Amino acid sequence: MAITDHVDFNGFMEGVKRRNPYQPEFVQAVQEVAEDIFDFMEDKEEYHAQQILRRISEPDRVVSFRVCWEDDAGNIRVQRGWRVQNNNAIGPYKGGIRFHPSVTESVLKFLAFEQTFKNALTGLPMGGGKGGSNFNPKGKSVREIMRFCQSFMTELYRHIGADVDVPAGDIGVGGREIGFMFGQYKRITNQFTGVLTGKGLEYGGSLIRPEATGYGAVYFLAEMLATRDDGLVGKTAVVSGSGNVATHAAEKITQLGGKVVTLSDSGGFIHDPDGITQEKIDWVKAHKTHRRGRIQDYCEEFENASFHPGKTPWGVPCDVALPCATQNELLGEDARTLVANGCMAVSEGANMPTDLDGVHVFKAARLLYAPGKAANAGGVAVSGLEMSQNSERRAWKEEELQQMLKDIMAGIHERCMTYGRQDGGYCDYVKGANIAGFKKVADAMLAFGVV
Ligand SMILES: NC(=O)C1=CN([C@@H]2O[C@H](COP(=O)(O)OP(=O)(O)OC[C@H]3O[C@@H](n4cnc5c(N)ncnc54)[C@H](OP(=O)(O)O)[C@@H]3O)[C@@H](O)[C@H]2O)C=CC1
Ligand SMILES: O=C(O)CCC(=O)C(=O)O
Repeated sequence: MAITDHVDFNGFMEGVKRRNPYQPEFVQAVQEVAEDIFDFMEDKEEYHAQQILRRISEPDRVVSFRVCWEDDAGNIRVQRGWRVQNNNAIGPYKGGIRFHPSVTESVLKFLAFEQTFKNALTGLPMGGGKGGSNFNPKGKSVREIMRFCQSFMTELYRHIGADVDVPAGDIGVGGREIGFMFGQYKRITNQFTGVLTGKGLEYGGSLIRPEATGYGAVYFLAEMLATRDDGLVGKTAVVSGSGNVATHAAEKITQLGGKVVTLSDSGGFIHDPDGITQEKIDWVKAHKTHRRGRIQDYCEEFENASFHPGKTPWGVPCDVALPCATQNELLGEDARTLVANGCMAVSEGANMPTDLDGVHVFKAARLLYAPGKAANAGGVAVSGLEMSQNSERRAWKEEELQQMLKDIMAGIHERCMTYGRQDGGYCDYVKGANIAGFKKVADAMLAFGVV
């Protein structure tokens, strides 16, 4: 009898758990994909025979390294860094770098796994990877952050390259950190190449990259609403997070006529029933990015707003919800509350913000529910466009890039519809995204034989 891990879903998942002990986030991400792929593979003998799902759920490699740096008081500090190169079947590894104390190998393996399908969905030639460190940038001076970034790149540089692996930002890594890392790469290698994206405009960055993830998640939401002949005008939106993705999602919702009433950070959420206008969003951006402040300070600035310490915003009644902070921030109970309060659509700006229970609740309620790997792909898509511009040694105009982002998000929506459309016209976007992403990568892997 042929050896196959694909006898049944339970057998496959037992194997994933056995091979990845103490890696709950990675197991969760694989399960969410496998739940859909097993049905899809039912009559596709070649995928089974070639063990494609088994191979796709094993990263190509995981590089782990020591990062030493000196703090302002002269103490030597030691952190752990990783780069997970998950799959390069359709292009160079591509995906962000996260600096946060919660970073573990499991978190980066889940992110790199998701990134592989997300990047395939964009239609651009990018494989999947993710990296990061358990370094906590909060409370560090700019000099300490610079020294950490330089030390991180002093090891990372040997594993990346414009045609090998192209990192970018993620939680805790924005334009400033990319600048420090790009400068160190250039110094070590003496090469100016498009080895990182999210760069500053002065040295090869792309217009609209900072906005792209949040804007893209809202474009995807608008596509979903349009399937019900609806739009964002007059809709009340609950958004979590207050970083890059959350603030730009809030901005685009506001531009399209919706009213955002919440934002959050790891300390809790603020509720502003008057609506978080563009002026207030600009204040939040400056407060979080330049002043490195806390979201609760919003209430001292804007009357009628309230702060809810230690809580997530999912209990606030809304028409649409956008989780834009971090993984597993929206649990089954929260999903049930959103459904009970009449929420009609959820678009995930963050990666895997909804736990498996919550995913099942949204699917059962037939909500318009877009998983992160589809909804937040606008960021990496514009990163892909940054790579193209770097290769061409030119910079495209903002209008061109805005149009390309919109087209890419519409294309992702279409791909999800192709594989996710159910009886009665409902689209299971999770299924659609998983199958469309999987199929592209799997077919490329089949073409290479057993490698
Ligand atoms: N940047 C990008 O282009 C892309 C990002 N994403 C995903 O979007 C999400 C947000 O990323 P981004 O906006 O770039 O990151 P930022 O670092 O800019 O902001 C992160 C936000 O999430 C909050 N947060 C982080 N961890 C937690 C936690 N454990 N509990 C509650 N709140 C938390 C932060 O609060 P605090 O300030 O208190 O830490 C902050 O408000 C992540 O899931 C990321 O992977 C997805 C695609 C692309
Ligand atoms: O732009 C990129 O390469 C990274 C984006 C990212 O990390 C993500 O999509 O989660």
